[in-house]
Amino acid sequence: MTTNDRRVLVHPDKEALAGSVAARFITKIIDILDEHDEAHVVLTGGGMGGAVLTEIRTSAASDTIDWGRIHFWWGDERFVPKGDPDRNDQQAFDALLDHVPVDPAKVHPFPSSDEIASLDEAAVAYSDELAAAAPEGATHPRFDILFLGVGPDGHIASLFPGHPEIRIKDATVVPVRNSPKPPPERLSLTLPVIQSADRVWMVLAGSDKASAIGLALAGASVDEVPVAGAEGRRRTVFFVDREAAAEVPENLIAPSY
Ligand SMILES: O=C1O[C@H](COP(=O)(O)O)[C@@H](O)[C@H](O)[C@H]1O
Repeated sequence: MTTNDRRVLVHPDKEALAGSVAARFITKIIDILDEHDEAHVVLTGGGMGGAVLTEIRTSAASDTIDWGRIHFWWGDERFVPKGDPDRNDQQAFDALLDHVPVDPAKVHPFPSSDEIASLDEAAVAYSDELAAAAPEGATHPRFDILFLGVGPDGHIASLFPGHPEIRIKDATVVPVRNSPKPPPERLSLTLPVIQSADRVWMVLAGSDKASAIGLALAGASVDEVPVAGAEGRRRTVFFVDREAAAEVPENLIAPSY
């Protein structure tokens, strides 16, 4: 069912969840590329983010995607050197992007700590890159699908509960210092940019995520539970496994997927 247009789709376990999200991505991106010359997809880090990308790569239907017409962006990044296994982009390269015929000019990783002087400059550089790909008058592209992982504390991208970045509305990208989850220095899209995406797809598994999604759907404040503010313009979906769904009210769970 839906809650403020937010759908909750429950899957038996992590493997079924990753496979289902991958299949939906392939179907949806083909539809989007039927309608538009290019698509813009925002990737996430986290355990399920990588699992979904691996499932996309290993799907037989992966060959049916015109990869060279898709722009890939990231919702957040850890400000560490290029190639560091802590980087969300490295996970995506390993799981998918190094294995499919993407157009390198359309892959947009955040700057790494070894290629730019400071975290602040990195935030400005990524804002500029977003602006360069934006339609006239906009600050960033129209994102067709924006993936998000969700931390046990309810964080999305690198917007953490009680931290000032979750309230920033006048920027597309923020530098994040003192992240409660290591590494401490990060870069993140802001909440208004996340909310401007056509589709926000959250993928979360495990009992440690149950309270975050339960609180978000119960109307917790965005400041305390950032995932409560994660909504897309057209569609907002929580793809979850049974353990993560433990605190979702029964009447909000879609009967099948
Ligand atoms: O630090 C991060 O954490 C979240 C969630 O990660 P998970 O392993 O608990 O699923 C992730 O979405 C985000 O992109 C990342 O930088």
